[in-house]
Amino acid sequence: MVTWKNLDTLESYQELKNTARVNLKEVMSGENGAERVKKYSVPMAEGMAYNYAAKAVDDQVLEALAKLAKEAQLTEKFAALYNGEVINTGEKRLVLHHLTRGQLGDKVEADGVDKREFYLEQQKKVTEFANKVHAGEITNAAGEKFTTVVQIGIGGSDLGPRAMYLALENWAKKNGTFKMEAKFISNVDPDDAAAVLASIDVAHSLFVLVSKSGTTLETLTNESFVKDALEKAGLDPSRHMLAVTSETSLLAKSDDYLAAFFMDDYIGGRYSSTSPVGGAVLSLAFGPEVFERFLAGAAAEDELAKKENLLENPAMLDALIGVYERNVLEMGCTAVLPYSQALNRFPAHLQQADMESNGKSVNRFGEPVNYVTGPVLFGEPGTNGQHSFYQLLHQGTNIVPLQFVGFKQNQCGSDVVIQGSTSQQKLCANVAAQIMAFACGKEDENQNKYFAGGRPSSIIIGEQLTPESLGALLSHFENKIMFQGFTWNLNSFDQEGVQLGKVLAKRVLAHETDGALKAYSDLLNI
Ligand SMILES: O=P(O)(O)OC[C@H]1O[C@](O)(CO)[C@@H](O)[C@@H]1O
Repeated sequence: MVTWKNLDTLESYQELKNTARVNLKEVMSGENGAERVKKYSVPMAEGMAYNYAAKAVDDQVLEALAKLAKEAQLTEKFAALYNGEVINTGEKRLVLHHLTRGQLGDKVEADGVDKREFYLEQQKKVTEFANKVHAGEITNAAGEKFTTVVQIGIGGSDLGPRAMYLALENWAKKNGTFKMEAKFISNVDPDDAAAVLASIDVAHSLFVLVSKSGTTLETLTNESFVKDALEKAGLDPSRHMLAVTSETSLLAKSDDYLAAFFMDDYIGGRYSSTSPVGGAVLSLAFGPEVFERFLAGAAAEDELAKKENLLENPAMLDALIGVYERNVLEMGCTAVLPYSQALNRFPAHLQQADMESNGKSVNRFGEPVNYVTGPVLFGEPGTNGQHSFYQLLHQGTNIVPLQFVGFKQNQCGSDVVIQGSTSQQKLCANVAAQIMAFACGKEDENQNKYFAGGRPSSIIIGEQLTPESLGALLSHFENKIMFQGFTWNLNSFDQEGVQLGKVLAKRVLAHETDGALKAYSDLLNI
C-alpha cells in the first residue's frame, strides 16, 4: 500500500536540507576528483553509465537521498504504476507506457483485455504493414513503391518520434537498414506543411496521421492541408494515409485511411514514442527489427528503474539529485546537452516530456504545494551550444545544473585526423573539458576572465548511439521524470495547463472576443 505525501511533510526531506553543502570545486580538484569520477558512476543498460561525479553530492547527501527515496516509496509507487493502479488521478487513468516495451510486473487488465497483449498486437500490425510496404505489396494506385513517410502530429505525436528518427537516421544509413525517408509536419503555420510537401514526391509518400484524441486542431488542419495537396495532384488520399489514434477517437471510425493502429488513454502523448505513435514511422523508415531493438533497449533500462538500491538505479538517482538541486540548492533550470548531433531534437522532446509532466503547482489531489516543482528545461547539442549560451552557464548569475550525454564512437564511421586528433576525439575532449570547467572554474585577477566554478553536471556515457542505447536513454529520462513527479507528489500524467490557450484561440477564431483579446485579434488581422 503506498501513501502519497507532499515532499515538505517527509522527515527525510528535512534531513536532506540539513546536510552540509558540498564544495564541488574542492571535491573535483586533484586526485580526489579522479577518485570521484571512478566511484560516482552507475551502470545503465546497453553498456552505458550515468556518471554523477561532478554533481554537488557526497556520501552524506546520497545517504539522505536514499532515505528520501525510501520514505517517498518511489520503488513501490513505480510498482503500483506498472501493475496497473490509477496513477493519473486527474484523468482517472492507468499509466501503461512501460507495457509497450515489456512486462515489468503483473498482468494488467483494462477495458476487458490484457493490455500487454493489446500493445503487442498493435505492434505486430505495424510490423506487418511496414513489411508489406517495403516488399511493394502495399503500393500507390499506380502500383509503385512508397519511398517517403510523413508524420502529421504535434506535441507527443511529433516530438518524440521526430527526435528518435533523427537519432537513428544516419545509423540506419550506415548499417543498411534505411528503408524510407521520414518527414514531419506539426505546426499549424501553413509554411510547415507547404515546405514539407514541396520537398517530397507526394505520389510516392505515405502520410501517418497521429493524434491520440483525434481532435487536435493543428493536426486536423494539417491533415486537410495534405489531403488537399493529394487531391490537387490527382491522387486518392485514402490510398496514402494511415492513422494512429486511440480506439475511442472519431478517427478510429473513419474509412479514410489505408490502415489504423491504436494506442489508448493509458499512454500519455509525451510517453508514446514506444507505442505505434513512434512505431509506425520508425518501422516504416528503418524496418520493424530496428524498432524492436529500440524497444528492447527501453525495456532493459526500465528493469533497472525497479531496483530498490538508489545507487543501482540510475533514473531514480538522477531524479533525486535533480530534486536536491531544485528544492534544496534552489536551482531553477536544467540543461540537457548531448554531445551527439544525432540527438539534435532530443532536448526538444525532453522539454515536453519534463515540463508538461512536472510543471505543476498542485499535488496529485489538486491541492497547492508549498515547494518548487519541475525546472525549466532546455538544451542543444554540443559543441554547438558552447558557441551560444554556455557563456551564461559559465559566468551568468544563475547556476544551471547540466546533463551531458556523450558517446565514444560516432555513428557514421567516417572521421578525419586534423592536428593529431579525430573529430570524434575533439567532440569528447570538449565534453570532458566542459565538465571540469563548470565544476572547478578558473582563478583570474581580471574578474571578467574569472570562472567561479561550482556548477554541477552529470554525464551519461555510451559506446555508440544505436537503437538499443537510444531506447535506454529515452527510458532513463521518462523514468527520471516519473520519479521526480512521485517525489513532488504530482500527477505527472495530465496536462491541464495547455487547455486555456486552446479555448481562447477557438474564441478568437469564432470572433467571440472582447477587451484586450479582441484588440490583439484586431492587431493580428484575424
Ligand atoms: O495526440 P493528440 O491527441 O493530437 O495530442 C497532441 C498533444 O497535445 C497535447 O495534448 C497538448 O496540447 C499533448 O499532451 C499531446 O502530446
